[in-house]
Amino acid sequence: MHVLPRYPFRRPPELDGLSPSDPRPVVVIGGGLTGLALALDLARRGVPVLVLDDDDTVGVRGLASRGMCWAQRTLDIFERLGVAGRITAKGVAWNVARVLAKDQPVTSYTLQDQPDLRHNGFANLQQYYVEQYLVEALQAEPLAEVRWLNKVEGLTQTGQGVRLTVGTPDGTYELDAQWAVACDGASSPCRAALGLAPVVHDRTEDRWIIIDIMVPGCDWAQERWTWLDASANGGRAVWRHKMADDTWRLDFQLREDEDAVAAATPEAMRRRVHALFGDGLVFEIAWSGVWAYRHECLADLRAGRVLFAGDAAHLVAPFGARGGNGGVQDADNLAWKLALVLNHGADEALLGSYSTERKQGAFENIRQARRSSRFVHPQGQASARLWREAIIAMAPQLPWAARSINTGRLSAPCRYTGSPLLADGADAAGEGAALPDVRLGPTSLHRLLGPWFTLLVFADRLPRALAAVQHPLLTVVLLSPACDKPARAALLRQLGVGSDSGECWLVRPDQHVATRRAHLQPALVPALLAAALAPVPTDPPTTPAHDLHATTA
Ligand SMILES: O=C(O)CCc1cccc(O)c1
Repeated sequence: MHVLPRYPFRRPPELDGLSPSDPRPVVVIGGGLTGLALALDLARRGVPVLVLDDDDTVGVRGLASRGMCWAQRTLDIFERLGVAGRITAKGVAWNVARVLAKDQPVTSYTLQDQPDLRHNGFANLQQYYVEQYLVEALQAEPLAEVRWLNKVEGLTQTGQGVRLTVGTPDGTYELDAQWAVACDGASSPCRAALGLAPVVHDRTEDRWIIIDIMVPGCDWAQERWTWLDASANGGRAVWRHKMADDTWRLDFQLREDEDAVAAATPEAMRRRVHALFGDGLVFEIAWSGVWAYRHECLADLRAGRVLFAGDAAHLVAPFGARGGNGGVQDADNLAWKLALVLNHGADEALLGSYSTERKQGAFENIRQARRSSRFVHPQGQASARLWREAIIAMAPQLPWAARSINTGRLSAPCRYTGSPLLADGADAAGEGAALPDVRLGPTSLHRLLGPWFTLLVFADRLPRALAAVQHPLLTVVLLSPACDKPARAALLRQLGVGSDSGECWLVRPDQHVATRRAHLQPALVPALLAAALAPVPTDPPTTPAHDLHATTA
């Protein structure tokens, strides 16, 4: 069995009165997936960052691994952060999902079978591996420091920043920061310290037990399987995913009246696994844990000089693997904004757009997970149950019925249509959306992007006036030279634009499209950049939209 790394405690200089006179630019509280991704992004963007973690390892002791299913967008972000290669090499790639109902195969579908894209489908890997790779990447960053066994015990806003009280095995010290980012998980002590509580959008009795099992040499398909109404699980659902190290993630839905403690005993877990796969299966239990269906989000992801990210900001049930992937997208959204505020004179109002955009992402995740949950487990809703029965019965014959089977719509990036950085709203197709990493011969679209904003010009020649546009945060990229015939076709398929169309796209540092124009007057570029940096007031939604037809796709 894999052994988690242990990181040493080093006595912080503050304990010996050697605190720096200036506040630290950013302190990240919590060295989990979101906090580590954020710290790495900040350091690579030139921001000194300190991560405080109350533990001395990744995951949670005992090989805990909640997140494990990394979406294409997340892999694109990890690519930018330099860790995607390790994740895909160790992880298990998959893009087929199969559904059984009452033990019979009903449908299967193939996700994102798009050779045009650099990362395809999903990569499954235990979260502790991803975190370990992020830690190792951070160790190579001169601007980053991770302090293990440093627990934030107090947090107060000081007006110009945040004062933290940090407990360590050697004693307690105080630390000032210009900005603190709380990535301290679903029960976020930082949230509590500021008297904040998330808004609860859904909470039901639906509970599931995760049983991660190691089955050496097992030849089950490298696919996502969902059993609906599985007889081996008392007529309830089960998911199966393959992860690294011959380990399989099994999620079993519990009966409403089931005692979760009794279900988590080794004997009960083994009985469950044997019931589904037969008594002959030889396996070891690597980890187990119970989760409950809960959807929450803070009203504002910014409170003064404290920002919230990952599960501390919003919580979504695992349907569609939207939790961990959402946390990485938070980091991706926040890092460039903090870096521009701290190092490049951007107005701190830019950080308000972090809250609006990522709340939109959280609400989209909640809406999708809610729909899936209602399909998988319609509870008391008679009409939803009838609809589900009909859909399942028709699915083997009717493709539209098969498509309506919703066992979890898998994580996809949010298009920031409600963004205050889109001055005129998302007018043109693609505005607000994440740019996919299209393969362009030996390179790819994302590799051509600059570190901050990029003006992508889809043309053979750069108009002279555009060539003269100079801005310290802007890279102008002429696309055509990077495109042979197949690359031109791929761009058209993926973006709906030809490499010689003359269109100009302004792409943000997080690869989301800020503006798309058929023809761009060079004189407008500074104004477009200014708009992408200065939020205009909008009315953000306060609840995830409710779906009348919750069981449909
Ligand atoms: O396949 C799905 O829809 C969810 C997979 C998943 C993701 C994260 C945790 C977990 O237990 C299952």
